[in-house]
Amino acid sequence: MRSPKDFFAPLAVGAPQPPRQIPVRPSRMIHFFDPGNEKMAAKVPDLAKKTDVLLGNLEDAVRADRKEAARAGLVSIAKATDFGRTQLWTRVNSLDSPWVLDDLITLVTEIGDKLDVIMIPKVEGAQDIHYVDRLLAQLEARAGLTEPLLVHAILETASGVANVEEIAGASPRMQGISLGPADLAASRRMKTTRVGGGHPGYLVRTDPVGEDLDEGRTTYQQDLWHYTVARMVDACAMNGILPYYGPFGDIRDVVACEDQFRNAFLLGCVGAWSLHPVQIDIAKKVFSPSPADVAWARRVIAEMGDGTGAVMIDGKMQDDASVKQCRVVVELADELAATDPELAAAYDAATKEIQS
Ligand SMILES: CC(=O)SCCNC(=O)CCNC(=O)[C@H](O)C(C)(C)COP(=O)(O)OP(=O)(O)OC[C@H]1O[C@@H](n2cnc3c(N)ncnc32)[C@H](O)[C@@H]1OP(=O)(O)O
Ligand SMILES: O=CC(=O)O
Ligand SMILES: [Mg+2]
Repeated sequence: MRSPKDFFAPLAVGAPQPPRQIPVRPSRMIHFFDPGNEKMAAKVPDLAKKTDVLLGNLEDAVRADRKEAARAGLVSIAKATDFGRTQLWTRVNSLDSPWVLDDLITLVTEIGDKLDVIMIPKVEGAQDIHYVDRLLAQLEARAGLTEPLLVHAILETASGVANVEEIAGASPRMQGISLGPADLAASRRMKTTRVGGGHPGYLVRTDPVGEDLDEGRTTYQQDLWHYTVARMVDACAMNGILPYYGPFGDIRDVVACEDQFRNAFLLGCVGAWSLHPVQIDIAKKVFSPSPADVAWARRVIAEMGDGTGAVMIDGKMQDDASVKQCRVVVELADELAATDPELAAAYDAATKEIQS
């Protein structure tokens, strides 16, 4: 553990100063693409116009014999593309793999100035982040980078979940954490075979009404990920970094995908992964507060004046704590609206309507 006094000191001579705050930029969807897949790579310039984050994936879902092609593809795409306001992230291979050292050396050296965030899979504890932290500082210094790269951890091992608080606070570079439900299920020896989402067998049943144990007993499917997402959100919030839901693998089931994303949004996540173009708009819709919620929150803030005391609005009690919640919604809405004129107009229209 570094001393608090040294926490923000660069870990290599000549490396840029680590960040004191994580920059607030829209990241409702982290859109995954395989940079070695020509069809997907060809779509990157267009996708950059409608995604908050584009992530060149080098890890799982890229075949072992395509790892080098994916890495080289990402270098060329990053050099050739104008990403505008869209962030460019990468997911490198896991720290025990034969590829990760070359991933980090190549990417930081060749395109360190274009990358915003490096996602590290299968993080087990703070020691993994410390390793990456020092290596990045050495590589940044050698490449002459002036901005520090940020680090994002995937929460996808049982030991990662047990250590999530120390992972979130392991380095000033920590930007956020994503839930990785597929690897996490395997690591925990859960008996599922899906990539995220629910399972019909994980349920609760109402009590029997009489002697017949089958008669009239409704079942309710439960959320397999509630505990982990909630714990991840708390770990991120207490360290000033951002939590994300990860992948939803049933691409066809856009309805359940929206539900899973919305649960994560309501619990505090700022975004989710999109694995297929069809999931981009789902994430954009879900992770932008609704115009009705924004209008209501603005009204509560306005009617609460200095934000203290208690008032009744439409039969509902509001006080200091509800104003704080409303500020969270309005601050997010304002941040998103600043780069999205359509959203800004929808928020203003709903606010006018509620005032009239
Ligand atoms: C557990 C985890 O680690 S999750 C993260 C790792 N997984 C990934 O990154 C998966 C990323 N996504 C994919 O590989 C693909 O979407 C698949 C394999 C799931 C489906 O691919 P396809 O069978 O080609 O889907 P589909 O036919 O619907 O694709 C339609 C078009 O969208 C393109 N497309 C599909 N996914 C993407 C994507 N993520 N980014 C850009 N373009 C895409 C296809 O190339 C295809 O292009 P075309 O119209 O020019 O032929
Ligand atoms: O990498 C993601 C996962 O769910 O595993
Ligand atoms: Mg994984």
